Amino acid sequence: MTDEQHEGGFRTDMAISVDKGGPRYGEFVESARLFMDRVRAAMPTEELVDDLIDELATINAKLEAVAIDEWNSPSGTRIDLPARGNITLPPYLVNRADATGVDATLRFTRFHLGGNNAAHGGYIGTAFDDLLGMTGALATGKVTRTAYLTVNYRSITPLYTDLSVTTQVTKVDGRKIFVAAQMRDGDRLCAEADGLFIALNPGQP
Ligand SMILES: CCCCCCCCCCCC(=O)SCCNC(=O)CCNC(=O)[C@H](O)C(C)(C)COP(=O)(O)OP(=O)(O)OC[C@H]1O[C@@H](n2cnc3c(N)ncnc32)[C@H](O)[C@@H]1OP(=O)(O)O
Repeated sequence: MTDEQHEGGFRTDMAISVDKGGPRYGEFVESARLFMDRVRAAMPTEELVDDLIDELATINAKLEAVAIDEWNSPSGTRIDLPARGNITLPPYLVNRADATGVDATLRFTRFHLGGNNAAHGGYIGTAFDDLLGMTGALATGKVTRTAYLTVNYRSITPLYTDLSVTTQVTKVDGRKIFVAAQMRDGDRLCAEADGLFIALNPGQP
């Protein structure tokens, strides 16, 4: 890690990669996502829980042996993968991205369940935060940080459905980037957001 990479609370440059973790890293991330879905849905026997704890201990030890700092990890930088290969984020695919906004397709799964087969509102906010952060970054060429994010939930957001997320830059005023976003199931508006993102100064903590 260089001082430059660690400048500020975030990277001041937008680190991207397409090869960190190798050609099957995306398949690895998808397997981890499927595992999270399976855990959320499981009603295991006591014996199976015992087995799984042992198997997971082996897997976790393998992963602990290759742990690396956030600045160099493939997670969050692999722009060729859904949500840049970051399992913290709901998986989305970017269809268009430029300085005016982003169009993405997003699919919530069992892991993101809130209740009654609908997505958890927190994950809807997470998706907006990341895609609006990306919008701010593309509008300015700088890393941006959320100052505020307001989410309005307009109708139920389903799981296992391709949702469209569209973002727009509404105003740029110096370091301030005002943005908006909508999440839709077909023509139906599920949620919308508006936010303010601040472009970080060099060296800003
Ligand atoms: C391809 C790869 C893509 C990669 C894409 C990656 C996307 C990742 C997105 C993740 C984004 C996150 O989750 S970020 C994590 C969540 N957010 C945070 O933790 C932020 C915590 N807060 C802060 O660090 C700070 O408050 C900041 C940075 C937001 C602002 O501090 P600052 O830099 O010192 O600026 P400051 O002078 O206070 O404010 C600058 C101007 O903004 C205004 N301002 C500041 N905050 C607010 C506010 N809440 N509401 C209204 N206005 C505000 C001020 O009045 C001022 O206006 P004026 O006087 O100039 O007119």
